[in-house]
Amino acid sequence: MLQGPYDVWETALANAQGVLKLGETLFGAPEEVLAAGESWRQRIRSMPILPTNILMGDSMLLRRAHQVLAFLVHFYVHSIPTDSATGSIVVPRSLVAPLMAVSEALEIAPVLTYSDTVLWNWELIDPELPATFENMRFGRILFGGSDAERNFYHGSARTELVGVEILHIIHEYHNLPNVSDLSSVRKINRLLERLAACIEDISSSIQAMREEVDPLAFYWEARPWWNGSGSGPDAPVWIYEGVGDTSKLDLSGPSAGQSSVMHAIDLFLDIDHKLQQRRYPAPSKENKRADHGFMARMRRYMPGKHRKYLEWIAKSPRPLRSVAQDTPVIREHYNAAVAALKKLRDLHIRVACLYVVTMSHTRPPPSCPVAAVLRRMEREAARQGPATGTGGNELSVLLKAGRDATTRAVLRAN
Ligand code: HEM
Repeated sequence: MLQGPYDVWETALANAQGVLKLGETLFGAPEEVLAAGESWRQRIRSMPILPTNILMGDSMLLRRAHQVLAFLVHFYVHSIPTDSATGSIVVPRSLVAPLMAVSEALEIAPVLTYSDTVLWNWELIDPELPATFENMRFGRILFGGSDAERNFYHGSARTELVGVEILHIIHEYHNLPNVSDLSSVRKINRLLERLAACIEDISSSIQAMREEVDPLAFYWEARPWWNGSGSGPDAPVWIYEGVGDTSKLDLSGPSAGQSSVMHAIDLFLDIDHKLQQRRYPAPSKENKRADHGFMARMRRYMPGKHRKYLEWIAKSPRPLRSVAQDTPVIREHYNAAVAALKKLRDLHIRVACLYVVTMSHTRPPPSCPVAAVLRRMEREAARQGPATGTGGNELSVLLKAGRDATTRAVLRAN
């Protein structure tokens, strides 16, 4: 927790969940609910602009400041009753100025990110015991606080912990004395078997989320809080008060596409999301019209240190795929790891389509106020075009392009 002058941020956050509701559910809400929300937002607007120099140099404080401020920004924007939200929403300077400063220090986007909702969003159940998955409580900060929201963070974190083993694998590979003698080749094959097992573990985790995260609550109650600026054709654009040109900022909100673990696997196996290599089978028409910059853009939502690690893998002096290409006994193990990743992406497409595309054709759950339900359904019905993901990309085209780019990494005999 931040202390001293920053208590004012922590207090605003502590009050937010009890007071604020999603703006799109507020149509026809009682006057006192609307007034309580407006009074919370008024207090945010009149907060002092706090200097951040005391936080600089302490990465734990910087992370907490980013997390608290980014949650406050999303609480602020998404609690505004939809009827009063016009084409743009001004995010007040009291949040923007310190958020910009801490984001610059962490080299991360000035908006809610996967780091805020998952990587940094836990606490120890028993502080005396070590940080094992069993001793960690996820979803320390929540928006609506539904089980779907908490379990989504929890399930995503489970996949991140598999990342520890993946980091070891990448490290061990780069520490091998060479990639050609028999002993090293055997080790590479064992590393690739371990990598395939890790990827299967991530698949099992995603599969388990099907049981743990209720799709209706995910779509209607949790996901709207995560939306960033201009997240759909009729969604308002955010203006960061005091920042010259907000449209130049990365403000699309959190996505598991920002998971450094998934990017590390992709880079280690050399998955060509940007379609820069000539590989087989050639990209389909749909693949070609996907957003090829998505994964690269998502890296800007990671802390700078994660991004630098990924850049290091990308510049590996011994690129694994080339090594496998040149060494037939490694090729089969490399292909098995790629096949596991392709399977993961197949499963992920099914899950993401169920949670987003299918749910976009459903009615909100009974917990939503009736009037608000009708309003939102009218809007959904009026909306044209396919379901979109973070930043407004066309969801199924994007995810299938990622899956097909994975398939194209498979090596064939020379
Ligand atoms: C209920 C579970 C999940 C749902 C509904 C879901 C949904 C989505 C959606 C809608 C996208 C499109 C981009 C966006 O909107 O941000 C996406 C992308 C992505 N998600 Fe998930 N996701 C889930 C779980 C996970 C987990 C646990 C991971 C692993 C950390 C993950 C990794 C990714 C990655 C890496 C992308 C970028 C596209 C790709 O690599 O294929 N997702 N997800």
